[in-house]
Amino acid sequence: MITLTNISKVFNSKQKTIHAVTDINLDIEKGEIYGIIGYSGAGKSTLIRILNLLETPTCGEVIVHGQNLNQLTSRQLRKSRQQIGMVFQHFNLLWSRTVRENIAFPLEIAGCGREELNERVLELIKLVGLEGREDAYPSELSGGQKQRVGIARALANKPSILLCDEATSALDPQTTDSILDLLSTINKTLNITIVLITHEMHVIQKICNRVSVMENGAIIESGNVLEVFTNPKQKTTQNFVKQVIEDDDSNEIINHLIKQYPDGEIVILKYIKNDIDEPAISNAIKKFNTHINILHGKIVQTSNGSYGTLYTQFTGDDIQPCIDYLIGRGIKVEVINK
Ligand SMILES: Nc1ncnc2c1ncn2[C@@H]1O[C@H](COP(=O)(O)OP(=O)(O)OP(=O)(O)O)[C@@H](O)[C@H]1O
Repeated sequence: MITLTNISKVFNSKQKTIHAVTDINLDIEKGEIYGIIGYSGAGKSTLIRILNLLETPTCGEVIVHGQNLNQLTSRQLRKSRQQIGMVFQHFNLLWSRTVRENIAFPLEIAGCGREELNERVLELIKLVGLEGREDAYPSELSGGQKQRVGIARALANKPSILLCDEATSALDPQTTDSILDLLSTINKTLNITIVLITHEMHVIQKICNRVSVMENGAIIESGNVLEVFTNPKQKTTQNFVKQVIEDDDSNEIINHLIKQYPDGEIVILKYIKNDIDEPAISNAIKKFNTHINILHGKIVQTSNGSYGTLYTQFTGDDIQPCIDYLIGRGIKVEVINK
């Protein structure tokens, strides 16, 4: 539904030439939430602005719904942009207009009739949970509420694609989660494709189906979120993954657990995907004469499934058969040599 082919963007100034985006190829499917993550200066904003041609690429093609945006006239491009809504980090609201009037703005521009406009605005206010705040001005709203207005305004003309340019970066963690929940609901209930850029892996983990990692203007790694989380290949990707799950395989933790729990065995269990749906540990405890004591660990939920690591203490008579059973359930098991 969105295809980028050999997209590059070069900014030329008197002083220097900047290669902001270099030879990017990307396919984004209808109905998915696609995340693009990278550090500051990686080229994310430039890339997302190329998706609706707010930024013209130096070379390459942008195809949306089979339409090559580069070949459209200005009038055709304006029409085509109505199917692409955009949400910004700093909300970009009109400060002299109320919530209702901000949301109505794109409908007025599109020439929508008064009755239809009022109906649509009410619908959107309800969708983003701002009932009762219709007549407030942006200065009277919290950051999360401002972003709800931004989202409602972006959805006013019923787009099929929503672009989110660091939509949660100006918000605290709790508000970030509530906005991510809203985006996820919009994606599911309205079947809107969402493309977001971020520098926070938490955002990718929480709502994205697929992810690309950008560095120096290029995509260095892409894939299903669970695959990228469980097997990050590039150093930058590994650093992003550490934002949400600390590298637990440290000798320090293991040495501490060995000292504190001298009985039985210290066993590391690594879960990937659906294994978590089966109560493998409680089944193992029922089946074998073994106690499993969970000491430390973290399970991360992604939209493709869960994964994580548990540090445990095994005691009792049937430790090896119990371990074999867990391996048979698809869990990676490592027994720590004491
Ligand atoms: N209009 C412009 N003119 C010149 N250089 C630009 C322009 N826009 C972006 N750049 C440069 O292109 C590179 C990529 O910038 P971009 O804003 O796309 O990165 P980013 O990953 O979104 O970073 P950030 O998260 O800090 O916004 C940077 O070196 C930036 O200085």
